Amino acid sequence: MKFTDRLWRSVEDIWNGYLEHPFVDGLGAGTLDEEKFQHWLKQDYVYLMEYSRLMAIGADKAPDLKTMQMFSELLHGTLHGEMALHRAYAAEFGISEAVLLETRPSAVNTAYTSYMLNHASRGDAAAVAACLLACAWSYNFIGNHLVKKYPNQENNPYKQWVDTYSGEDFTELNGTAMTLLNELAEGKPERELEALEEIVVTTSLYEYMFWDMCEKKEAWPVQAKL
Ligand SMILES: Cc1ncc(CN)c(N)n1
Repeated sequence: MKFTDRLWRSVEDIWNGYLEHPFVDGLGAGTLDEEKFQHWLKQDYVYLMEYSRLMAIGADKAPDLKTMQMFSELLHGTLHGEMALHRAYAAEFGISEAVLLETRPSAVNTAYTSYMLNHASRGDAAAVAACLLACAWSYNFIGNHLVKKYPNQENNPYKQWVDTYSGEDFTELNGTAMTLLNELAEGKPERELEALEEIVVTTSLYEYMFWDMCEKKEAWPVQAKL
C-alpha cells in the first residue's frame, strides 16, 4: 500500500466536508458571490507565495538530484502556472498585481502558512513534502468533483478555476507531489510516518478553515492600524 492510500483514510471525512462547503459548491455551480471569490483570490495569491517557499526549502533538503527536480517542478508550476490563473482572474476584475501583493494575510492564512513553514524548516524533505500535499491533492480532488457534478458550465464565471484544478497540468503537478511524499516516506519507521500523517491531517483542517475564511470574507477579528 502506498503511503498516500493510508493518508486518504485519515483525511477522507475532512475532504468530503470541502465538497459540501458553500464556497466550494458555489464555484462549481457558478453561484458564488463575486466579492467572496475576490477575497479568495487576494488571500490565495499571498498564500501561494509562502507556499512556494516550502518547495525552495524542499529543494534545499532534498537527498538527491531527482528529488530536487521534483521540488523545483512544483515550485515552477505554482509560481508560473497556478498563480497565472490568479493574475488572469484579477485582470478580469480590474485588480492589479500590485493590489494582490499588498494583501494582508488573514489570521487563518497566517496560521496555515506559519504552520507549514515551521514544520518544513524543522523537518526533513519528507516533512516538507507532507506540508505540501493537502494543498495540491485536495484542490485536484475538488476540481475533479466539481467538473463531474456540474458539467456544461459554459456560462459559469468560475469555469476557468474548475478547469485549472481538474486539468492535465494541475493533475500532473499533484501526481508529482504524491509521488514525492510516497518516495520520501519509503522505509521510514512507524513513529515518523505518524508524524507525517499528523502534518497532512492538520493541513487538511487548515484547508477547510481557508474555505470558511473566504466564505465569511474574514481578515482579523479587529482592525489594525497598518
Ligand atoms: C489555500 C490553498 N490551498 C490549496 C491550493 C492549491 N494549490 C491553493 N491555491 N490555496
